[in-house]
Amino acid sequence: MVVILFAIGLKRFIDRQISKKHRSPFEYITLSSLAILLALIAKYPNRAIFTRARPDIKELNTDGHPLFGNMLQALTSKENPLMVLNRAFQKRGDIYTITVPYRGRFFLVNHPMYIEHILKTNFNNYIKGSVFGDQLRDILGNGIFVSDQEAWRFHRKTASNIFTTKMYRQLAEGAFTDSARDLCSIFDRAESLSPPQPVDLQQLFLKLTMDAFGKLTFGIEFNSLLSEGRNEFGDAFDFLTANVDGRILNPLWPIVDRFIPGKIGKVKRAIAVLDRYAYSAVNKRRAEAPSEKEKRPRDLLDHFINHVREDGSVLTDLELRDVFVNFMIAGRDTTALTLTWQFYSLMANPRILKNVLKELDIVLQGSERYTYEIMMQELPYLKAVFHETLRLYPQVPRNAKEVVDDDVLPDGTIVYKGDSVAFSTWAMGRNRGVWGEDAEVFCPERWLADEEDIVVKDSSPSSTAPSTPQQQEGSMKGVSPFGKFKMENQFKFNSFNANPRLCLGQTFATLEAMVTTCMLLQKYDFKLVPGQPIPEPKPSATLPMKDPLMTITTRKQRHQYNKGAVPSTLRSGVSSLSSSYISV
Ligand code: HEM
Repeated sequence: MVVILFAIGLKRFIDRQISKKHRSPFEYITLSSLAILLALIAKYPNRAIFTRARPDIKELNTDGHPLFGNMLQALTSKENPLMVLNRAFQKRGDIYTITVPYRGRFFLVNHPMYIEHILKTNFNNYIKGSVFGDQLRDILGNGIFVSDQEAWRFHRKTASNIFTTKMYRQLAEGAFTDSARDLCSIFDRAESLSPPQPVDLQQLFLKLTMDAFGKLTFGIEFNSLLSEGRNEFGDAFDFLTANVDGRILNPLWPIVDRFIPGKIGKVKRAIAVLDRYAYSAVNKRRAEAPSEKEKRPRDLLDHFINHVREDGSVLTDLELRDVFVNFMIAGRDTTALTLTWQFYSLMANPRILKNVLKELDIVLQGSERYTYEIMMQELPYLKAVFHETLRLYPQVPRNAKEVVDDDVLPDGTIVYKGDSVAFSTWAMGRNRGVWGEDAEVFCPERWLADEEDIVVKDSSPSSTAPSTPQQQEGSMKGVSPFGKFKMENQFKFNSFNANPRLCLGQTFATLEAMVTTCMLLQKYDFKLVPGQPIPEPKPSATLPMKDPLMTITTRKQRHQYNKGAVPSTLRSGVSSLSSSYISV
């Protein structure tokens, strides 16, 4: 209708102009603008302005509007972008392209061979660049997530100093066990109310990982888990990560964020909250007395604050602020949201939950031996559940790289300098061509080694590992009856990205999630509050659930905490749970 009215108006205007002998300057300007617009429309009839025509890959192109390309379709869609992407891949195959003004041409790919090419084989040619940087610079500054080349290498090298096996050993039975215990005290409180109250697992897991990560890496005591209500730092983070989603295919986001009612000032205020926490941690650390420093282990902030560059300079407060924000986003959201989807998946799949409980009973035998070695090596089924959760609910569900120089993708498609190659770990986890016909089914068994694998690997006479799941059952006390965990190729399972930009916190996150899950499942029964909708992801840079995950937690009779036990963070000098733990 609008187009018809516009065409009628345009025709009248042109007729009038043709019959006129003299024109005003305004009419001259209007006429020439119109001529330019028509010429541009003729040049870019179905793609974004200033993008290159690609007749050579006609079958991969997605027709869009003149000049705007596919931007309007993306911005006006009410559907979650992840569902749209998934459907598009199912319809179009493992590669197709779209165009967006200012951002250029995107190649959307959905197969491990492309991932290997851009994340490893030709790594230097696929950078974060402006695709990522522009949208995130105001939040992440120049931190590890938005940096490339030398700047990235510096962040990665400095940060990797803290991710050591020694640290993991301490964390497993120390900080991670303590924070899981704090969560138990909240479940107990909710259950002791009359009537017992459900808890929102998503909010609680976010508080748990924020408290643990803040304390361990920057010495910040958020104590959010033990405080009622929401937390301003967490809320600011949640708002910013959700807001980033709206920026991805919208080159007008700076205007939207600054001038659209309802948005004005919100981004600025949320960033100010992050800044306040960051600078306060940095100032506190700079003012710390040497004697205090000696009393505690070196953390992430120490490594960055003490770094001296070749020219003798040290990191500024602004640079340290960027370190803080980048690592908090890595350490808080990802693990917490994986735990949330994992607990949902367990509650929705009683058979799988039963298997996990069986494994915990056999391996841990009611104890709290949450050691690094047991978590990483002796609980294959639980580890499989964690990885299956990440396969279907990856915490960085979409990613994109900018092409530095013209290149050829593994299927022969040419990409040009300035194009972007984007992939969705969410969609790839659901790709039947990659994961099989049951790709969309939550099935931890796909992560367990086949019997033949186990026999081959463990055939040495000295091996204490079981030969087959059947042989183990009942015969090897303390050994999981589920055989061995088998890690997938990192390009097929890229929920932790891949080398050389493999997630630095992979082991950290796996350990934290497993310790927390072990303790909670040993002590509580979990049930979804009846009538809850099936959880959907909320559009965001990570993968939160749209609605709270309301859950009824009930203390198991076999393992009974001393009701009213003081949470570990408030107890002084009580390092072992034994004082508040009664077996009945
Ligand atoms: C289940 C939990 C986690 C998942 C699924 C996850 C996933 C990822 C992914 C996909 C990337 C690549 C993102 C990109 O392209 O920039 C990444 C990078 C990174 N992650 Fe994680 N992560 C998790 C937990 C953590 C934790 C707990 C930490 C910190 C202790 C951490 C630290 C990092 C860092 C520093 C990078 C940047 C690596 C680089 O660019 O070289 N992650 N992570």
